[in-house]
Amino acid sequence: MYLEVKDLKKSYGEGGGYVQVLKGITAGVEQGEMCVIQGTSGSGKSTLLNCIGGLDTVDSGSIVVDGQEVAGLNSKALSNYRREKLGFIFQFYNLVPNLTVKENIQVCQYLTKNPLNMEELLQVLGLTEHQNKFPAQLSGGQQQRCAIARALIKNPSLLLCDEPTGALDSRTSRDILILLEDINRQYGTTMLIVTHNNSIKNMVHQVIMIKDGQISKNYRNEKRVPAAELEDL
Ligand SMILES: Nc1ncnc2c1ncn2[C@@H]1O[C@H](COP(=O)(O)OP(=O)(O)OP(=O)(O)O)[C@@H](O)[C@H]1O
Repeated sequence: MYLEVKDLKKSYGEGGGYVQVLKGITAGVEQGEMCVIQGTSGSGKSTLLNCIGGLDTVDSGSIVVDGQEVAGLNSKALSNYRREKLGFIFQFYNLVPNLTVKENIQVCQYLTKNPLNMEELLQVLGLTEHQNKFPAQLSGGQQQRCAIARALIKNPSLLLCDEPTGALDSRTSRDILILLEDINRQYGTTMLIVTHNNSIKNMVHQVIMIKDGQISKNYRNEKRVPAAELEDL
C-alpha cells in the first residue's frame, strides 16, 4: 500500500469552540491509484488532505506514505517530505502574479534533483505558447494547467488535488481531468482528488466518501469511465 491512514483524528479549537473534524479515518491507496474524496461541505475532506500533505498536524493516528510515517514529523522533516514526494493543486491556482508561466514552474523545478523536462511538460500541458505570459493574461483553465505543471515538474509520487476543477466551466474541467488521467497513466502518479463534483468519482480507481468526519463509504470502481466520457461535469 502506497498510502495508509489509520485511525486518524483531528480537532480544532478548545473549550466551547472545540470541534472534532476527523473522527478516526482509516483508508489505503495503492501506488498509481487515482482516488476521489467526496463528502458534504464541512465533512473534513480538506482537513484530511492537509494532514496527509503535512500542511496540518494530527491529534492521533498514523499516516504512512511510501513506507514513511508522516504524522508527528517535525517541521523540517515535513518540509523535506513535501519537497521530495508531494505535488499540490488547489482550486484557486495560487500562482505568483509577477512571475511568468515558465518562472512559476521553475520555482518548483529547483526543489528537486530529478525534475521532469520543462519543454516537454509545457508541451504536454499546452503551455508552450503561453510560457512567457503572466497569470493575469491567462484564462482560468490555462492558469490551472500552469498550476498543474508547477506541481508536476518535480515528478511527485503523490499528487494532492483540492477541488482542482472547482473554479472551471465543464468543458475546461474535462480538459483538466483528461490531463490528470494522462499524467496518472504516463507517470504512475498516485492522486488524491477532493471534489464536490459527483461525476469525477466515476473515472478514478477508488472512492472515499466522508460524512461528519468518518468514512461513510469506500469502494473501488470495477469499471472506470474515461474522463472524456464523463457526464454532467
Ligand atoms: N484551521 C481551522 N480552525 C478551525 N476550524 C477549522 C479549521 N479548518 C477547518 N475547520 C473546520 O473543520 C471542519 C471541516 O473543514 P474542511 O475544510 O476539512 O471541510 P471540507 O469537507 O473540505 O469542506 P468544503 O467542502 O466546504 O471545503 C469545518 O467545520 C471547518 O469549519
